[in-house]
Parts: sequence; structure tokens; C-alpha cells
Amino acid sequence: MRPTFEELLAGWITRQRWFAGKGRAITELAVETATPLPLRGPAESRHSDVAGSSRTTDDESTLPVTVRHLIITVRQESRTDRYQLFLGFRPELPQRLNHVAIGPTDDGVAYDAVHDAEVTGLLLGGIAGEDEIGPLRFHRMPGVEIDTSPRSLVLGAEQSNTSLVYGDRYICKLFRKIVPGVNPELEIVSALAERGSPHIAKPYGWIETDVAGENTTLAFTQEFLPTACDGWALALTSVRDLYGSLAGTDAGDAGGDFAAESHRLGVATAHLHKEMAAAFPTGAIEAPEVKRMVEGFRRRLESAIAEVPELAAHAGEAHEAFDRLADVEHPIPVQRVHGDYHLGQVMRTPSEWVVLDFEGEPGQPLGERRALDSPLRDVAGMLRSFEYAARHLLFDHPDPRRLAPRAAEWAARNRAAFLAGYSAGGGGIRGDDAVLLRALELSKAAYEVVYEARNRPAWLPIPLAAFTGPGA
Ligand SMILES: Nc1ncnc2c1ncn2[C@@H]1O[C@H](COP(=O)(O)OP(=O)(O)O)[C@@H](O)[C@H]1O
Ligand SMILES: O=P(O)(O)O[C@H]1O[C@H](CO)[C@@H](O[C@H]2O[C@H](CO)[C@@H](O)[C@H](O)[C@H]2O)[C@H](O)[C@H]1O
Repeated sequence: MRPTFEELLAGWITRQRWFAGKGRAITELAVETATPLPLRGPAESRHSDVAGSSRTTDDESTLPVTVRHLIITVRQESRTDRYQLFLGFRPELPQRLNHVAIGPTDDGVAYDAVHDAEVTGLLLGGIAGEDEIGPLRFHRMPGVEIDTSPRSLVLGAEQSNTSLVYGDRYICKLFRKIVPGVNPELEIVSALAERGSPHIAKPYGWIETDVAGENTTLAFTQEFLPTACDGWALALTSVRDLYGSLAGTDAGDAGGDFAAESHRLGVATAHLHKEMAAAFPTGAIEAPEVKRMVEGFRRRLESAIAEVPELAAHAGEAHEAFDRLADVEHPIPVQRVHGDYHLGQVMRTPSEWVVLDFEGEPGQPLGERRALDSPLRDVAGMLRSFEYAARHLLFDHPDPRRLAPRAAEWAARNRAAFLAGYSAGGGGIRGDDAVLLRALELSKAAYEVVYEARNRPAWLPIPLAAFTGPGA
């Protein structure tokens, strides 16, 4: 018997990189809203242009295609999450779409239409035209113009969401897991753009709808930075140089040294924090709230241990770091922060470090992600990322033991440069801040243990090493 549409989706969604509920069985999947997206009407001319041009290479454009925007709910044990899907239906799939097939339905073969450049123009076109399609509202940023002619490609990055790059002009991120409310990324990037920040990619528009009675962001379009390189790729190039250099060469002399960039990134991070402090409310948390924060860290560590029991044997240092933070008596300054700051979230353009993805940690509730927090949370995130970059290339190396001390040396050098840059940019790290920073680093490492166990088990040794001391 043919599976139902919901059963098809349940089988398919668990294989998607962005599916947040990996490792737990789906007990129920239901379609909450299904909105047909017209390839006529506002998007008609754009679509027919696109279809016309593709007919020269592939006759498939003459086949009828329908596109639907879906919000589905997925129940797993006691939790229910919402996801956004952009699906196409064709009588049969052309070869180029076979890899994104979901399966046969009463309406034709369903597929993940983000990969179908014949239809994705309607998303950019909808934003350009400020369309309203059923419950979906498309918005263009005031004062910007959008060229709707570029075709899209799906970005092949390791991602929590799906990003479509239109030509070399725009990048439209479809948030996959939908949490009711305005996405912090839209909120923060718009506010910083208004203040003329050089550290964000220009926003062009967004798509929203109402979910559970709240205005909810579904997608966000920004300027694509075609000449920029992300910090993760740059850092790995530097680590490769070090590993490939002669024994005895230190990280500063190996060529491809990243420390000057780490310093610049530190300065940019401090400036970004100042801009965010100016654009949003700020405050300070006193001892009782600091203790509550520590309780949160402990809970996070305990749930990481529940999921990855081998962590228990190494959790002592983290408990000590959390105890030291619980004893801090001074108020801790708080403000809006990035929340999931790492080398993959920063891009080096020819002139600046630009920061992406202000969503916070994708697994956390929206209220928590929007809450005021210590800017050192971002500093800790980046320090963890230096550890990741240093250790990642050891996986495939024939002699990882020999290189482990070099990994530690690279991480220490770039960590020091980043912190020096952060201070030079006006981001103070003083007194008890070192205690807070250490606790934040270990709390982030606990999050990463769970993230890697669920998404990339082969990477698990990297965050685990944070608990077993330097060089482990
Ligand atoms: N404006 C942009 N210009 C160029 N590349 C970008 C841009 N925004 C994102 N990217 C690329 O996409 C990757 C993932 O983007 P990100 O916003 O972090 O998505 P996610 O929330 O899914 O992790 C980045 O590491 C970067 O390589
Ligand atoms: O970028 P996302 O919002 O999707 O963040 C999630 O995925 C990240 C991995 O892509 C993950 O980051 C971890 O791995 C990075 C290397 O791939 C490393 O640089 C980070 O330091 C490390 O935390 C992030 O934690 C997760 O929320």
C-alpha cells in the first residue's frame, strides 16, 4: 500500500540536515497549513521568463508543476516542533530533481522545491512585489530595489536552515524549524542596518505569517557577499599550513598565520557588541540571577551527560568552573548578543568582518534567544570555534598524536589574538570576567556535545576534549 503523504514526509524529514529532532521516533506528523503558491499572478512573468529560458536545455518546463508552502507539526515523544516546507509536485521528476524526490502522492511526485530554480523565483519575486499570498506576507525593506532575474542555487553548507543564493546578489534563508515570533536575525540585522553598521550584510526583505497567533518570520533575504570568505574556511587554511610545515615551525612562522585576522575579528566583535548595546536595551544581572544562570549551565551539562554518558567522567572541571561563577558577587553587564557565535558565522570581505546568523542557538526557545545576556557568551563561542578549527583536521591525519600539541598551539595563539583584539576594540574583559568566560566556554562545549552527538557523531571528540583539559 502506498504511504500517506504524512508518512512520506515523516520518512523524508528525518534525513534532512536541518531536522532538529534526530534520534527520536516521530509519533505524529500533521500538516498545519498548506498554501498553494501561484506560478501565475504576481510571479507569472518572472516564472514564464525562467521557464522559457530553461526550455532550451530541458523540455520539462512544459510539464505542469504546482508549488505549496507547508507548515507541519512533528510530534516526537513529548515535544512538538513546527517546520516549514516548500514543496513542488510534478507528474514526473526531471533527472535534475531526482535527488530531492520525496515520493509519489495523489498530486504527483512531491519534491523539495528549494532545489528547483524554475519555481524559487516566486520567493524573491514575492518579496520584491510585497505580495500577500493566503496567510503568507512578503515584505521588502523600505527604500531597497530588488532585481528578480537571478536564478537560485541552494547553498551546500552544513546548515540548520536552507539558504537560496540568487545569482551573486541575494541570499534568502528559509528558517526550517519555525518558532512563533519575530526571528532575532531579522530584528537585529534591521536595527544594525538602520545604524549603518559595517558588520552586517544589507537586509532586503522577509516573509512572515501568523503562527499560534504570533507574527512569525519564515524567511529573510540579505545581500550575498560574493567576494567574502567565511572565517571557518580561512581558519582551516591556516591550520593546514601549520600541519604541513616542517616540525619545529611555530604557528607564527608557518605561513598562513591567522592571528592578525583573529585580532581584527576581536576588534569587529567588540564594535558589533557596542552597536547592539546602542540599538537595544542593556542592563546588569546581580548575584541571585547569576546563580540562576549557573543553574541553567548545570542543567545543560546534566542533560548532555544524559545523552552522552561518557561526558560524566570528565565533568568535574565544568562543575568547578560553574561553582566559581556562582560565587561571583559583582553585577554582570548584559545586552542583546549574537548567541551562537562561531567562525562559520563571520565572513571576511575585502574590507571588514561581517557577521551572519543572529538567530542564537537554534535549539533554544525564542524567549531565551532574545533575552539580554553577557556579550562574553559570544566571545566564548568564538574561542570554542578556534578549538574546533585546530582539531578538526586531525580526524583525517595519519599522525594525529604528533600534531595534537600543534593544534593546541594554534588555538592558544588565535585565542590570545582574538581576546587582545576584543579589548583593543573596547570590549573589556576584567576581574571576574575570566571566571564567567570559562564557565561560558564549558557551557557551550556541553551544548556542542549534544549538537555533535545528534548531527555529526564523528565530531564528538572535539567538544569532549574541552572537558579533559588542554592537549587531550
Ligand atoms: N550574506 C552572505 N553572503 C555570502 N555567504 C553567506 C551569506 N550568508 C550566509 N552565507 C554562507 O552561508 C553559511 C550559512 O549561513 P547561516 O546564516 O549561518 O545559516 P544557518 O542559520 O543555516 O547556519 C555561512 O557560513 C556562509 O558561508
Ligand atoms: O551555524 P548554525 O546556526 O547552524 O549552528 C549550529 O551548527 C554549527 C555547525 O555548523 C555548530 O557549530 C559548531 O561547529 C562549528 C564547525 O562546524 C564550530 O566552528 C563551532 O565552534 C561549533 O560550535 C553550532 O554550535 C550549532 O549551533
